[in-house]
Amino acid sequence: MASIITVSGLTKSYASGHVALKHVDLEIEEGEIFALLGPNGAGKTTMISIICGNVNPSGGMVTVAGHDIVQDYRGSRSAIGLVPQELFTDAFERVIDTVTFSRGLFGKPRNDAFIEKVLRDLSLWDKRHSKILELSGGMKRRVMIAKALSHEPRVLFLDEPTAGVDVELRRDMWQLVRELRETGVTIILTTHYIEEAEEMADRVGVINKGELILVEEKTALMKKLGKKTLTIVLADPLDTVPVELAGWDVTLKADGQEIEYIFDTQAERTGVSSLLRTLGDLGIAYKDLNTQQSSLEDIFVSLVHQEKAA
Ligand SMILES: Nc1ncnc2c1ncn2[C@@H]1O[C@H](COP(=O)(O)OP(=O)(O)OP(=O)(O)O)[C@@H](O)[C@H]1O
Repeated sequence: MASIITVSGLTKSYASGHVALKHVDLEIEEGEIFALLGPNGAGKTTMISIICGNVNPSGGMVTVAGHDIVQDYRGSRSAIGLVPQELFTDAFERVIDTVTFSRGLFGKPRNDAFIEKVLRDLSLWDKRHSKILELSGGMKRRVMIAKALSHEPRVLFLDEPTAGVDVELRRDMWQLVRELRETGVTIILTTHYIEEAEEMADRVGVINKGELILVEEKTALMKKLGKKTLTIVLADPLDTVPVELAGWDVTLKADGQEIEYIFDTQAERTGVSSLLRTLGDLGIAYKDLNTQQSSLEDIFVSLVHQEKAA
């Protein structure tokens, strides 16, 4: 598939001296959903802002739909729709006016049929005459997306589309993004949430401290990330791990009061039920069980280690 965005050797040092991006190379393919995953301050917004022409790069090159973002800013910017992190819009404007106006900002001729399609696709058509301040939070987000799509961009950036949004609204947003992709728009979103990348993305890039440490197909990445820890709280403490448990990756914790087992959630057999059965056979009683997903932080640490080792 052809690339629609090419980022090469991109660096950014802010005036404060802070280096927010370190020599980032990335190709985004036309028609894909790409998730940029990273903790706070990793450099996600900086990267998007540079590609969209809102922040100047310190070095490197970016092209969008064949247009250099510096030499041909207008060409590249007109290929992009941006939904920023902060929701801001003209509270007293009516939905249809604000979306029509956004299209005009890009010098595109008026096209009522297209604006109607965008509003219908986003389930905003019935609300087209409402003032923005009268809408729910979820609808305001949709208006931001409609504005970003109003000039028919080929690429849509969503900067943390579901930050601070409840679970139901998050699912709606995921569905919406998938539907938008069906219309042929390439989508790049930033997120802190692994599950968001898991739900939506075709490929995932992990950024940490300004470095793009990994870019992978989502399915391959989820295999790496799919580790869980099972904690078995014992009725009576153990001194050592019984030899019969040698086949499982277990360790004793909390002065022998807990057994911790790390397993791969994607494996055909996780080993959880056979482990519990074996404990039963050995007469080892337990009073509680809980499982925990590896935290994003753990995953980053382990990815960074893996990168260094490689
Ligand atoms: N205008 C600026 N001047 C100086 N430093 C900045 C500026 N903007 C961002 N930074 C710093 O650059 C780093 C990357 O910030 P950025 O907003 O790109 O991260 P992010 O990955 O989007 O984080 P978040 O998930 O919190 O939005 C941070 O350490 C931030 O403090």
